[in-house]
This record gives sequence, structure tokens and C-alpha cells, in this order.
Amino acid sequence: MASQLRLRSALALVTGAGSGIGRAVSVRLAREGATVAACDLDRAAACETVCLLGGQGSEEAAPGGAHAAFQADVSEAGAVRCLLEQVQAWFSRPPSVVVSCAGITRDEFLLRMSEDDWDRVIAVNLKGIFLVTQAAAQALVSSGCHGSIINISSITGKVGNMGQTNYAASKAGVIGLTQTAARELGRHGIRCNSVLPGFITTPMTQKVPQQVLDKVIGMIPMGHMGDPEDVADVVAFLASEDSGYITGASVEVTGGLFM
Ligand SMILES: CCCCCCCCCCCCC[C@@H](O)CC(=O)SCCNC(=O)CCNC(=O)[C@H](O)C(C)(C)COP(=O)(O)OP(=O)(O)OC[C@H]1O[C@@H](n2cnc3c(N)ncnc32)[C@H](O)[C@@H]1OP(=O)(O)O
Ligand SMILES: NC(=O)c1ccc[n+]([C@@H]2O[C@H](COP(=O)([O-])OP(=O)(O)OC[C@H]3O[C@@H](n4cnc5c(N)ncnc54)[C@H](O)[C@@H]3O)[C@@H](O)[C@H]2O)c1
Repeated sequence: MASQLRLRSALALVTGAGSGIGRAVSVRLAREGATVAACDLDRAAACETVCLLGGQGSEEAAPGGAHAAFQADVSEAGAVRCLLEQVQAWFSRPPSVVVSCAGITRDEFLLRMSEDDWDRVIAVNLKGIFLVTQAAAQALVSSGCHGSIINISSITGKVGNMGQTNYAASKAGVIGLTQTAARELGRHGIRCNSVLPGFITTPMTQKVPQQVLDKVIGMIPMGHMGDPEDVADVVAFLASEDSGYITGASVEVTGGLFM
């Protein structure tokens, strides 16, 4: 898809920006003119992403640099509050585009899943998106700014997946959270949408047993796994005014898996 500078005035906060889909989203939004605040649990990975953006920015750079890297654990309320404070102090405005990509898996069959594996996945994938969505929406509403919030769910949240009771629950929760936020925030000019990727080639899917990947790929009408850029294409659309009348939607990026 030809890139356009349709995001030239946007400040985009991307969590999970240090890898996979979050890195691809950061690159794509920057290419369309956005200033990117790249956040990750892994500070070094976030900085590597900023370097890919051609930005001079990193936390060591002068405030207001082209792009900047931030470190935060999205599952921690204090860290997320601090993140939004840092971003607004750095760029003198709230992020008008917020893309929550940070996420983990702790896969195990239900009969064997530990409470800790459940708790951690819910904390990062669902509570993390609650905390980021809430903090970003508070900043936008208090400043009277419009915005677009994009939360990365998964097709697993729609159809379930063996070995992922924790992950599927978290991703289904993201859909419900985002739809509710869309209902509440529409009057403030803030759109909220979910993206539901299928199997995408990233470090997250590299942990999946090959036997399982072979099974699933055989079920994909387009016959192959997707790339992070396939998801970034949709995120860029939802971030821009080209999707100005879309909110509360769940957009599947799956190659047709489980259409
Ligand atoms: C018939 C195929 C149906 C496929 C439906 C898929 C629908 C949803 C696709 C999800 C796409 C989005 C994913 C995205 O959100 C990103 C991720 O979440 S990536 C991580 C995805 N995780 C998984 O898919 C879990 C993979 N499974 C495992 O990691 C392990 O199996 C584990 C659960 C840890 C258990 O390991 P263990 O060594 O105890 O067992 P095995 O691996 O030997 O498996 C035993 C048998 O179960 C079959 N199996 C396991 N997982 C799946 C699965 N997800 N779908 C289908 N079948 C699965 C495995 O093939 C073995 O079968 P068999 O007894 O015939 O050898
Ligand atoms: N890869 C896929 O097939 C696929 C499919 C559907 C949905 N998703 C979702 O897309 C998102 C990105 O996944 P990916 O495949 O790029 O994975 P990835 O593992 O490549 O990247 C995830 C990033 O999130 C960061 N992160 C993890 N926990 C964090 C925390 N507590 N705070 C801040 N950052 C944290 C990691 O450091 C990493 O950089 C996830 O939410 C994932 O569930 C992925």
C-alpha cells in the first residue's frame, strides 16, 4: 500500500514497540508522518525501534525530538501513569494515536495451567490495555483533543485456541473493553477499535510447535502466515481520518482463518 503523510500531525504512542507487530506499527506510522513514542518493557528494544524510524530521538535526546523511546511495564498502574506523564512532558501534548501491542503468552492446557500463568497473561494483555486506554483517554479528554485508540486483540479472542485459556480470555476481554470504551468516548471525539490478527510471523509465534503451525497454516484460505506489516497496514488506516466514522469495530487480519 502506498504510504501517505496522512498522520503528519499525529503523536502516536505504541506499546510493545520493541518487537514484531509493535515495531512494524511504529515504522509504518512514522512513514506516514507521525511522531512516535515507542514504549516497551525492554528499553533497549524500544530504542532500536526508534533508530529504525530515522528519528534522532531516544530518552537521551533533547526533549521534543523527532521520535522517542520509553520504558514501562504496562501491567503496572504507576508505570503507565508515569509513561503518559513522560510522553506529554516530552512532546507537550497527549498522544492522539494510541496503539497497544504489548502482549505475552504463557501457553498450557487448561488441566495443567498454573494460576501464575493465568494471572500474568491477564495482567499484561488485558489489565495492561485497560491501564493504557484509561490513561490515554484521561489525557485526551482533559486536553479536549480527539484521538484514535487501537487495541491489538487476536482471532483467538473470537474462536479460542487449544493451550490458551488465559490468552484467549485476555484477548476476548480486549474486544469487550474496546467496544465499551468506544461507546463511552465517542462523544469526546475518541475512536476505539480492535485489531484481531491471526498467525503472524513474529517472535511470539516462533515458540509454537511446528506441528501446530502446520495444522493451522493448512486451514488458512490464503495458505500462509501473515507478516507484521499486514497488521500495521490496518493500524495505520484506523489511526487516520480515513477511518473517521469507524469505532467499536473488530478488524480481523487472518488470511481468512475463521472468517
Ligand atoms: C486442528 C487445528 C485447529 C487450529 C485452531 C487455531 C485457532 C486459533 C489460531 C490462533 C492464531 C492467533 C495466535 C496469536 O494470538 C499469537 C499466539 O498466541 S502464538 C501462540 C499460539 N499458541 C498455541 O497455538 C498453542 C500451541 N500449543 C503448545 O504450545 C503446546 O501444545 C502446549 C499447549 C504448551 C502443550 O504442550 P505439550 O507438549 O504438553 O503437548 P503437545 O504440544 O505435544 O500437544 C499435544 C497435542 O495437542 C495438539 N495441539 C496443541 N496445541 C494445539 C493448537 N493450538 N491447535 C491444535 N492442536 C494443538 C498437538 O498438535 C498435539 O496433537 P497430537 O496429540 O495429535 O500430537
Ligand atoms: N504474532 C501473532 O501471531 C499475533 C497474533 C494475534 C495477536 N497478536 C498480539 O499482537 C501483539 C504483539 O505481538 P507480537 O507477535 O509482536 O509479539 P512480540 O513478542 O514480538 O512483541 C511483544 C512486545 O511486547 C513487549 N512486552 C511484553 N510484556 C510487556 C509489558 N508488560 N509491558 C510493556 N511491553 C511488554 C515485549 O517486550 C515485546 O517487545 C500482542 O498483543 C499479541 O498478543 C500477535
